Amino acid sequence: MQGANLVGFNTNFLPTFPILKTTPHLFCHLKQAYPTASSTFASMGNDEFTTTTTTTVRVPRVLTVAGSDSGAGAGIQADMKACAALGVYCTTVITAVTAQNTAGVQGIHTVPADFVEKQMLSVLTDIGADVVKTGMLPTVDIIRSICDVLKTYPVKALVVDPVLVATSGDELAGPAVLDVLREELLPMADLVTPNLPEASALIGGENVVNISDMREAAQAIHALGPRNVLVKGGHLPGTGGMVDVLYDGVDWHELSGSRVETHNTHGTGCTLASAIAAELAKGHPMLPAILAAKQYLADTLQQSAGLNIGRGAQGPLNHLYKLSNWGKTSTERQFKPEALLLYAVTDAAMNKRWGRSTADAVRGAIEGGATIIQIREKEAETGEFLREAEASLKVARHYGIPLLINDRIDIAMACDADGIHLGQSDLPVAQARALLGPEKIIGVSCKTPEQAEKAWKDGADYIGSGGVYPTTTKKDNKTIGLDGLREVCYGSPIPVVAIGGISTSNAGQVMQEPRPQNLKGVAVVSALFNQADVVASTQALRSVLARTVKKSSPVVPLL
Ligand SMILES: Nc1ncnc2c1ncn2[C@@H]1O[C@H](COP(=O)(O)OP(=O)(O)OP(=O)(O)O)[C@@H](O)[C@H]1O
Ligand SMILES: Cc1ncc(CO)c(N)n1
Ligand SMILES: [Mg+2]
Repeated sequence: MQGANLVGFNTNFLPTFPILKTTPHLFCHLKQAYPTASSTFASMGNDEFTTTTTTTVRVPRVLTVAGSDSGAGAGIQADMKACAALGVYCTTVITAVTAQNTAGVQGIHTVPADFVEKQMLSVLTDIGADVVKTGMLPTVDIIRSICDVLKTYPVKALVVDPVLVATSGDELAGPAVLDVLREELLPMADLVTPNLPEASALIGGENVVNISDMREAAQAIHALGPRNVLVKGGHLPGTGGMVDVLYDGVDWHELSGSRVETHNTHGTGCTLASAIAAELAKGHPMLPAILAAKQYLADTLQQSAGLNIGRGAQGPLNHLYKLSNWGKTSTERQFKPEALLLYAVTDAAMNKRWGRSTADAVRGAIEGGATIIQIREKEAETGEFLREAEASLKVARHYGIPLLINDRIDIAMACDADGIHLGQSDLPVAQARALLGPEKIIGVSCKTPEQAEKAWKDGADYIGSGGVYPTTTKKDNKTIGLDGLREVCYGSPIPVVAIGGISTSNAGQVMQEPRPQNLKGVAVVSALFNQADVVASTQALRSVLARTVKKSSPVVPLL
């Protein structure tokens, strides 16, 4: 290989790009810091854009010019979802309408070139765009129209994803397109992102089947005019890691990551290209933009692995996984039902009576064997509650014990607690989930099987059910007894923790056989915290549970 040498890079000397410091597994072999985008974008200066922005909040804008994928896994739909996930406004020009799903492409309806031009002008003369990303461009006339419009309305960057075939192998652009793509569009591009078959087609058909071929191809494609070439390695044979090769005309960068075991790879290329466009639209230089986009794609591939949409060979990604937890179970959300074994619920009045802070109470409970903590404050001012929660969370994080906040989602979000416990009259689970995202734990208090079923269907991770025995810590609390507890357990498959008047004298009774399979533990207040020694009181309860739960195995299958 002529040109710059490849320099190995290890995690101790990751370059100053903030994205690299947070993504150690995205190794790249860098010879020198990457020139800032300003030198790349200067030639694409776009003064009129700055004059069209009247809002004080600068919303990055990407215009995607691509085909519609009816299965919504690739094309325009993937571009919009990726941009939305990355906080970028994405406008759309449709070049073709494909009848497509996870099995392949069943039909293509091409949009006339003059109507592609009309769509572009509608967007660029009103909303504008920081970056244009092109995907499926099925005809020569469409490509020529795009080139003409961009000469009249230049943008800061042009990302060309040279879509020739779909993931399924179905052709999306004919051989005639190849020449005009090479000769007219690529010279305008700041970045072109061919996959292996597309790289091969762009260099005249030579095989591109390994990293050395990818470097050669990147250099040959760079000679066609694009300022940067990213040859994507998703189609690389073998089960090793994934490598993409970036060439900027001076240096090669091997951007590696681990292969995600998944069949949901439809639209990965479109998603990467639009994610890069989004990061460029935010003003990031090229290499950090690519690394940030690759990180987003790697996270999305991981979070989508369990998704089951369509019957074809390649399923779609869940681009907006932070808003929904499709295909994920609560255990994948870092919540382990076993954590409910001994659930310590703090009480400010009791801690005050015994002269201890909430954080000290939490430390004592954890050192005594509590497996999960809930900070419950019904009287404290918000500021005081937040300070107590933050101090308690620091203790819980030290021991790796999940800590939830009772009722107050503002406090839970402000201190980044592990989740929240909601009563029937608190914020509905669905809204809490939308605010907290799929990773946080959400528990709901239920007295009836109907409430349990609703909590489950709304996306709760566990149920707190009681009061099992009469309790003094919760006013006007209806006692449901052991029978009521079991009815709640049978109301849904999600894990249940029993609460209400539980102590060393009756915890064994609650957890004894036969017990519902999803009854995972007991939540305790006074028996832990209305005591002089929290460690000892917690240890006493933990040993009762150890005897009971260890001896017995779940014997009552769920309905
Ligand atoms: N299973 C996987 N695990 C991790 N990364 C992957 C995986 N599959 C693809 N990628 C990454 O996704 C990006 C797209 O790669 P790919 O070669 O699939 O593009 P593509 O064929 O254009 O995709 P599509 O045509 O479906 O949009 C690359 O950066 C590649 O490294
Ligand atoms: C419409 C469309 N664009 C791009 C791709 C790339 O996979 C696809 N499958 N469908
Ligand atoms: Mg592709």
